[in-house]
Amino acid sequence: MTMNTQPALELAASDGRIADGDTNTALAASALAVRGLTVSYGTKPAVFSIDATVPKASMTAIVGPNGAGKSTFLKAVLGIIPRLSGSAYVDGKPLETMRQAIAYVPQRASVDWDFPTRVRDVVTMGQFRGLGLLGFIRPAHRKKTLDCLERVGMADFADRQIGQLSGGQQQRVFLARALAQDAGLYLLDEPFAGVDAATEKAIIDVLKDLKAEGKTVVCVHHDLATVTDYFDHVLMLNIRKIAEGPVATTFTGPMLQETYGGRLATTHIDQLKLD
Ligand SMILES: Nc1ncnc2c1ncn2[C@@H]1O[C@H](COP(=O)(O)OP(=O)(O)OP(=O)(O)O)[C@@H](O)[C@H]1O
Repeated sequence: MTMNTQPALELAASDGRIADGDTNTALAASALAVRGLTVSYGTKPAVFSIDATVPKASMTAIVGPNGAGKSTFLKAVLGIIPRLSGSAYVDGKPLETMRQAIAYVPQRASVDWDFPTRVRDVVTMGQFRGLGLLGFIRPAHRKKTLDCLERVGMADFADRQIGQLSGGQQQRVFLARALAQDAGLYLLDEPFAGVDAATEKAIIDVLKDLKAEGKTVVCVHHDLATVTDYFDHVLMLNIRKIAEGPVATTFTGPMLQETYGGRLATTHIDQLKLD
């Protein structure tokens, strides 16, 4: 486990350069490395000076209370929102040069589901990275789309309009779209939010398969009860990084209390049955 040793918020944010001792070899050993990430929507930082290192072929949970900056962290890592400072590396290379290696599943609530498009088109676009090349779809693309939908149990819905899906079905389709991208690194923002137990099981099975294939999975995750079962690595955030490391040694009662500002009931932590 690494404890946060960042300075207080008042101090200047790191400029995101590779830290001392942070060799190219060390960066290349990780699937995702974030250095000195600070984001501000106004004068107050939403995430401050975060260093994080996601091991290859890991399942990493990002946990923290509402408003801790978890979604902001993911979006700023991807460059969807501007960083005040900081850098991100994928397999040791600047993230900006590695976009083909990343699949991102945004929060379901942030997507316009009224957009008139079919399930199969959403997934097929994953293969073209939104380049609008639907005219060039070949049988191999169609087959891959159906394979990905099959993997998430949604093949029967291929011709449905996306606006006619339930929340859990929408989440599965977005996961199928990510699968179609053939990425090495999957970043998912609350993939289990508002889904039923069957969909949750379907999604976690696919994510565990990805890990078994050597892919890396990072999820913003709210359900503390499933962290030890689903994930092997954890990043605990509350604007600043509180801790990161293997779940077994990092996801502890004291670290949870620090992450949640002492607002978790002791009984709640006891129920997690942590070592
Ligand atoms: N577009 C925005 N403009 C201004 N403030 C924002 C914006 N998006 C998020 N914030 C603020 O930044 C902070 C972090 O938000 P963020 O959504 O990243 O948190 P989160 O940890 O993902 O929260 P939750 O668990 O509720 O989804 C919050 O205080 C939020 O109100």
